[in-house]
Amino acid sequence: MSAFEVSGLTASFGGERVLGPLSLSVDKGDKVALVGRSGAGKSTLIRLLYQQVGQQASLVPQDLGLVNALPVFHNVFMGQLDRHSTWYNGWTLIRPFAADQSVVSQLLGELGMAEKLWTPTAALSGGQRQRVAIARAIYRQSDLLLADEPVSALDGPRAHQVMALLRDRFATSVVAMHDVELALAYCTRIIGIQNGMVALDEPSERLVASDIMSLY
Ligand SMILES: Nc1ncnc2c1ncn2[C@@H]1O[C@H](COP(=O)(O)OP(=O)(O)OP(=O)(O)O)[C@@H](O)[C@H]1O
Repeated sequence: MSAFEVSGLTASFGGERVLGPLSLSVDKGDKVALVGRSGAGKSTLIRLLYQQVGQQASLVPQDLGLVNALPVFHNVFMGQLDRHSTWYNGWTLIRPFAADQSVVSQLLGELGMAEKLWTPTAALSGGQRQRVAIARAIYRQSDLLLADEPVSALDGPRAHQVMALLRDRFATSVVAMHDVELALAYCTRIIGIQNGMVALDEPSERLVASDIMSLY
C-alpha cells in the first residue's frame, strides 16, 4: 500500500535546475535512505516532499528548527502544537502539565538526555540539539518521518541507537544520510540521488557499500 506518491517534482535556484523532474512512490513500511554526494539534491527533495505531504509527516530539517530561547521540554512539545487548543499551548508555555512532562521526559530518557528537560536549547551541544529535534519528531507520533541528516552530529554508538529508535517509531521514513553503513543497516530501500535525479533505487538487501560509493 502506498504511503505517498509524487511526480514531476522540480526545483531551480537562480534559473538553474537542481532537482528533477523526479517521481517517487513510497510504500507503507518503506524505510528509505536518500544517499548521494553533497549538493546532489537530497535536502531539496526532503523539503519538497514535506511540502507535498505536509502535516501528515514528522520532519527533522537539517537546520533542526529549534527555538533556542526555550527549554528542551517546550521544543519537544512543539511536535504536537497543532493537536491542542490555543489556551492549552499558552498554558503549557508557562506551566506545563504533569502528564506532558512525563511523556517528554521518558522520551528524552530514551535519547540519553532526561536530565536536560529544562535546559535552554541554546545551552546544548550539537549532538544534544539534534536529539531534541529527533524527540520532537517522535513526540509528534505520525506514521511518516522525513529527516535530513538526523544523526550527523552523533557519535557512532549513539547514531546506531537513534537510527534503531527511528526505525521502530515510524512506520515509514525517508531519511537523507551520508553514512552508507548506517543506511544499509537501518533502511530497507536505498535511493541514490545524483545531479538532482534518481540514479539508484534498490532494496538494501541487494546492495553492499561499494555499490553505493559509486555515487560519490
Ligand atoms: N537556497 C539555495 N539557493 C541557491 N542554491 C541552492 C539553495 N539550496 C540548495 N541549493 C543548491 O541546490 C543543489 C542541491 O542542494 P541540496 O542542499 O539539496 O543538496 P544535498 O544533497 O542535500 O547536499 P548536502 O548533503 O551537502 O546537504 C546544490 O547545488 C545547492 O548549491
